[in-house]
Amino acid sequence: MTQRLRIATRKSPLAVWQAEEVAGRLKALHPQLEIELVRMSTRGDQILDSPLAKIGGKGLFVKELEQALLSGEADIAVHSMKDVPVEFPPGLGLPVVLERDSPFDAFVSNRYDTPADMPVDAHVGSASLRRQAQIMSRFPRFKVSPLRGNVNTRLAKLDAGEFDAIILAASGLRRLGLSERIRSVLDAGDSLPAIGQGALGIETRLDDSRVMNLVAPLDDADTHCCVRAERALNARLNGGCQVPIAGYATLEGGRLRMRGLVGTPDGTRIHRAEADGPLDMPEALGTAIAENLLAQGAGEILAALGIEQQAPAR
Ligand SMILES: NCc1[nH]cc(CCC(=O)O)c1CC(=O)O
Repeated sequence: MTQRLRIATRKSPLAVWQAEEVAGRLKALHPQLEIELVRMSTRGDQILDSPLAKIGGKGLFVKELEQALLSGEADIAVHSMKDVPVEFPPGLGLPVVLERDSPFDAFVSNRYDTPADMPVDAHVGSASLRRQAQIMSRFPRFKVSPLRGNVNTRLAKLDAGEFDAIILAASGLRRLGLSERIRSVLDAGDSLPAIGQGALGIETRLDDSRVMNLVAPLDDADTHCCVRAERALNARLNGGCQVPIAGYATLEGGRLRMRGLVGTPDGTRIHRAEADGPLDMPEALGTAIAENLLAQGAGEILAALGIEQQAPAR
């Protein structure tokens, strides 16, 4: 009997590329598998006129896909890990994290090679409070304005002259064949990435062992471990991708090393923490980074943005 697998995906070109990438890898592993893409629109795709931070709510880009899994309209959902909330609806889980692409942010401009080359009052487009906080902390006189829409829409606004530069994920540009638009890559010191940035994940029904077995070989244990540490930071801070929180873990010499950051959107306050820990306790490392940031006062920044905090553990 031929086996079928339906992949739920958002309709944006980047999301479709990502779903097709997973489909291609599954097809290579299971040549007999018939794979179908189920293209869906999410609330995050529909509401384009207000900043994401204002719309609020986590999982703006994943909820409809999760509903399709629960109703049986699709078997797996492919997500950018950056967009996936730390908690899943009952019955769903994320057993697979694929090998990470570049986790870094890219500086994109038609006139300048780096942020430092721009005039002191340059105009930058980004809807990410995380990117805004970090660039404003280095260049306090820059003006940052919201910029939403899919990657091509954002590039079109740059090309129309609305901004001197914009900041996008390097991985998204590469996936769309737009690497030549990257003027420079912002390293972890200049723009610490979002939790999960550059990694793809596969969400499934936890009780569907047929599907679980089909997708399991796509998991990359190293990336999965790093992303677990990063997501523990978000879990402890009650954050999502719409808040000025950054977290990036790597494997170094058989240990996990992680950096975290919380900042005010205007960049006047930035708290940083860095630590390492054993590979078998990634969540403990992410939680420790979160506690360190809270002890520095990060809770105040998040509370001012409407993100409630539990008291720091003693
Ligand atoms: N918030 C949208 C989004 N979600 C994931 C990516 C990039 C791909 C990735 O992080 O894997 C992007 C675009 C961007 O931030 O420029």
